[in-house]
Amino acid sequence: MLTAHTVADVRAAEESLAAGLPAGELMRRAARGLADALDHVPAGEVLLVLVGPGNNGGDALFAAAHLLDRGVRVDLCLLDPHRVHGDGLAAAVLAGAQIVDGPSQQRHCLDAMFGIGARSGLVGRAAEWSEWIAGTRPRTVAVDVPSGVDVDGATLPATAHVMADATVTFGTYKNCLLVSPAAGAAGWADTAIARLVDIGLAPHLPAPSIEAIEPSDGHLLVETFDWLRAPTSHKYSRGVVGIAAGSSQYAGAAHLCVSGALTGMAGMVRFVGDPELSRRVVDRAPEVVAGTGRVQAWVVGPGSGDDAGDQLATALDDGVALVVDASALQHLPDSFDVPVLLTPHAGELAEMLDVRRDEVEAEPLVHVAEAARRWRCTVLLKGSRTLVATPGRTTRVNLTGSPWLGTAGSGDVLAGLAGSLLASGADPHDAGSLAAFLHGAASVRANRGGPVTASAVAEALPGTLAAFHDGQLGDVRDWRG
Ligand SMILES: NC(=O)C1=CN([C@@H]2O[C@H](COP(=O)(O)OP(=O)(O)OC[C@H]3O[C@@H](n4cnc5c(N)ncnc54)[C@H](OP(=O)(O)O)[C@@H]3O)[C@@H](O)[C@H]2O)[C@@H](O)CC1
Ligand SMILES: Nc1ncnc2c1ncn2[C@@H]1O[C@H](COP(=O)(O)OP(=O)(O)O)[C@@H](O)[C@H]1O
Repeated sequence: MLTAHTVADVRAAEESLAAGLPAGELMRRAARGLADALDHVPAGEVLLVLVGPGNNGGDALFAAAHLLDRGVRVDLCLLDPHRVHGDGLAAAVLAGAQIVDGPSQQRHCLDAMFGIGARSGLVGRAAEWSEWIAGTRPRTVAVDVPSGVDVDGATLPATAHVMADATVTFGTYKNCLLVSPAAGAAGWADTAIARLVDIGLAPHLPAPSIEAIEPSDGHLLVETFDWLRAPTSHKYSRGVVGIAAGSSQYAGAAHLCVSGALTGMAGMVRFVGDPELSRRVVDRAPEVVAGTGRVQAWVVGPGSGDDAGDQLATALDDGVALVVDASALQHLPDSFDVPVLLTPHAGELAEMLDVRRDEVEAEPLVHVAEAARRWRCTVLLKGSRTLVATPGRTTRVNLTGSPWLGTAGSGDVLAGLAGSLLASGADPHDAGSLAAFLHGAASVRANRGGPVTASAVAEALPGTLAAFHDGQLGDVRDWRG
């Protein structure tokens, strides 16, 4: 798992680590790692360093000294010449850095104005410099976090903030580097995820504030699904998922939801719907069993019509786990006594919470947690960085996929896949986060760097599952759009 921690936890861990090290050692490690990560700046090129008043500026100044030794030329802009890391400035100037009044034509920039000591929002010269970056577009690397974003809340301020091309962070990820909308300011260049410099912090860190499944986490499958270790497993021990989806208006949703469920882990897929739709589903997918019967989990809502409320009530009567999606989300009871995974997008979550969609998009962490608390269940908020929140569990963010996944019907595939994982033995938190991970990964494998259809995502799921299981998934993030 890739993990992020809050500012308070990072500070406490740094204090504990620093207590056993010579003075200044942590900053030396951070600066060395930062300089190594700036290998795209060639010798002879000018790097503009925007230097803030705290240790974030200090990291950059010591890194600048390393870069000068490598032949890079360095211009320093000091936010406040009276408040600057003294030893760092001395090291950079001794190595040959020039102090300049403000940015001009530099093509490479290091944003070291503020790190985890930042308050959200830039004003004055810091705001002007962030506007220079936005207007001039030098290749900009942020140090630890992009200056001006809300580090723990992962929100963007109404006032200015830096938009970086990439971020180099220290010790552990911070929430703002993984979660939208702040993650967008940390940069999409290269791998889209900030580069992490190991400064020896890990043994001093507590439980994370955010976590993300990684391609190397295939062991989760065996840990989550007991039957994978049992050669004697059969279709009923693998679980049956029931699908109540589609309508005359959205017949395709039934097919797509079923295709997501079929390529998942369940031993059998049941479809419940009107006779004509059931016939068409079975025509396309002969392994589907139509009609009511015993299931281990239900998926209710994708493409459902006016009967979404009745379908949900019927599924709830069954007393098994369920995934509630799309129009069924508007018929939720006050609480559940079965394991439940709700899968809204921002617009649906806004309606559930009676707020505006832009409020959910501005503060997704707050809203997904509020819904999880209110319904005391797992809520998967779909988006470019899908979130999965459950009371008492660490919130997960999904880092696989690409913007091409935002295509009609892909949510129906996701709901079916999540239902099959739920039926097959995962709890809603694992089912939701594994489904989002596999769904995103399948979209990249289906057509890396290009468009995908929801059907193509479903078709890529079995191969994706196998590769994940075998530790062969590789890079399944594609944020170039
Ligand atoms: N601790 C360690 O051992 C290690 C730490 N490391 C590095 O240290 C960084 C944290 O350093 P830091 O604590 O000095 O805070 P930093 O982010 O540089 O700035 C705080 C200053 O900025 C000011 N300020 C903030 N926001 C503002 C705003 N919006 N607009 C205007 N001013 C604003 C704030 O002002 P004040 O609130 O005091 O008024 C304060 O003066 C961390 O991110 C990492 O890079 C690494 O070396 C590894 C070892
Ligand atoms: N910009 C994006 N980047 C990555 N994934 C995205 C993006 N936009 C949407 N998605 C994903 O695409 C899917 C869309 O689901 P949904 O909105 O329910 O669509 P539909 O109702 O058409 O099936 C979700 O899994 C969501 O996380």
